[in-house]
Amino acid sequence: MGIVLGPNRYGKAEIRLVRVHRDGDTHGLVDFNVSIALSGELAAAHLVGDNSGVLPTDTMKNTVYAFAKEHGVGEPEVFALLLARHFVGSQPQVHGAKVSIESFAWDRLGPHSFRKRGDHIRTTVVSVTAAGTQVVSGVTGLTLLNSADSEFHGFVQDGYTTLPPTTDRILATAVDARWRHAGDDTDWAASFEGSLAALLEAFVGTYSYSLQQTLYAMGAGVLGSRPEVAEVRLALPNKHHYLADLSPFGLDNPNEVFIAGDRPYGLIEGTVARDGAPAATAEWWL
Ligand SMILES: O=c1[nH]c(=O)c2[nH]c(=O)[nH]c2[nH]1
Repeated sequence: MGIVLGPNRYGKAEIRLVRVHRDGDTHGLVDFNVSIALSGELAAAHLVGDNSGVLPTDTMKNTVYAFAKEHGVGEPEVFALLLARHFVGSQPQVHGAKVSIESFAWDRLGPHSFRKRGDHIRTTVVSVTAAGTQVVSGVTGLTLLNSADSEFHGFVQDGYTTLPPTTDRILATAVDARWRHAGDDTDWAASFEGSLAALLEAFVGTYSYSLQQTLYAMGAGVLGSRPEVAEVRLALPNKHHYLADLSPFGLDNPNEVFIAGDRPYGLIEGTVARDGAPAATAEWWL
């Protein structure tokens, strides 16, 4: 039986970039975590130690910082597209580039003072390949909770089922959502803000009989309001809240005191796509 090299890629992971844009006394701040993965005709490095096609990962890191100075840094999608196109365009042996960016938001406190937002992280994954350019935007760690309008009953009962059906529970999750754009040119800031707003509106506005139902509503909400988005994928951990049993203390507990569970947690994952949307040109699930 022969041994063959399978799919491979390489790059620099988690390049931490902070860019200050100086406009007189008023500064702008961009805070990114950039990861790069290149693929192409790179078998010789693995098979015979021939590095003649290997752009060092150190060079990739340097390119990020140099581009940040030369081009400035605005929307993460734009910066990721710039980098991905650069690597594919400048290195003939490189046929594919995947640039992923986590973008950390800082809220302004003053002209040159900022406070890091402890909330969700904005994400971007740009893939430039022979099949095309694909832009995926997203959000991770967006923690949401509904203290009403959530029920869960009517589920399968087998010999191991102990979960009581409920018509009133807490529904909480930390949203990990990605959405694939149909094209590679849009108003990225408006698209992100609009998609985020649609996710929140669906979470708040859906009377939920399961997190699965809420997931679909959130995906459909993005597709319904953002024509530039072709497909939405969501991973929603069910952050269980267990009703505390206060009966030993002679106290009733009409859904007021909960134990916040840690693990295990339910994990609900799904894709919501627009009928007839262009196919993905690169793998992009989480
Ligand atoms: O919204 C839910 N979906 C499930 O599939 C499930 N399973 C479970 O135990 N609790 C829940 N909640």
